[in-house]
Amino acid sequence: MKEMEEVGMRNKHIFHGFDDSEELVKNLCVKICYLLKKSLKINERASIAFSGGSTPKKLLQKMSSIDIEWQRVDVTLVDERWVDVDSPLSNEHLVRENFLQGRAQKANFISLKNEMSSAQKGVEGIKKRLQKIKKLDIVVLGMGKDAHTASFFPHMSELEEALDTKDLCLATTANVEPTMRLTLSRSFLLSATALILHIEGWEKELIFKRALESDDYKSMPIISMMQQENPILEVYHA
Ligand SMILES: O=C1O[C@H](COP(=O)(O)O)[C@@H](O)[C@H](O)[C@H]1O
Repeated sequence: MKEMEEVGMRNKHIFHGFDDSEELVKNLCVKICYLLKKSLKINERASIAFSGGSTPKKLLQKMSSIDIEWQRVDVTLVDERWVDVDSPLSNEHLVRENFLQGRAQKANFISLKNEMSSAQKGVEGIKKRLQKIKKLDIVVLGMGKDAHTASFFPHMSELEEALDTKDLCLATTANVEPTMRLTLSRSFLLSATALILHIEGWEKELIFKRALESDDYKSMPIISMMQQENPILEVYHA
């Protein structure tokens, strides 16, 4: 295993580099497991928010077999695409198929989707559900090749609101399909004790390196999660 650590340039981060996806998943799983167990020692419940998209599939599968007290863990998503939860495009679908199986099916999953016809109409109901989580222990972010993270998309009209609001979540509009989104707000994401960014492939590494040297968070919303020291962004890359 090659694990490389480097501490951030202009925007803040800690970088963990791995030779391949398997090594990354193994190490990230150990880290998440350690953090959840640590939280469960001092709190009644622990919490984690996973990302959707294609990258987290293997991580979710590995996490599902971890032996911890899942019945004491609240699990949610960083963001959701406002589509039917049975759709293969749904982030909840990904979590149900790959994580809420085996040992992890005992976890309490908090869905970011309800029966309302739009994310805009559904958002108040989702806020109420999320209030059960007092504070997030772990957030695992992803990043698209357009440098979006969660559902903070480049130049979207709700970007400033997503970055400034004290609300737990909001409806946003992606510039790719499916466009209707529900995302946790920056302030809720930054309430996490551990903030992790999981990215794979050389293209995303290049994009991340560009983000390190830039202040243009409107073009590269990932930057909005790299400007604080607490929690510092820990990047897992293979
Ligand atoms: O749309 C989304 O995309 C990002 C990145 O996904 P990936 O397929 O490039 O891994 C993801 O982090 C986010 O949760 C999701 O809604």
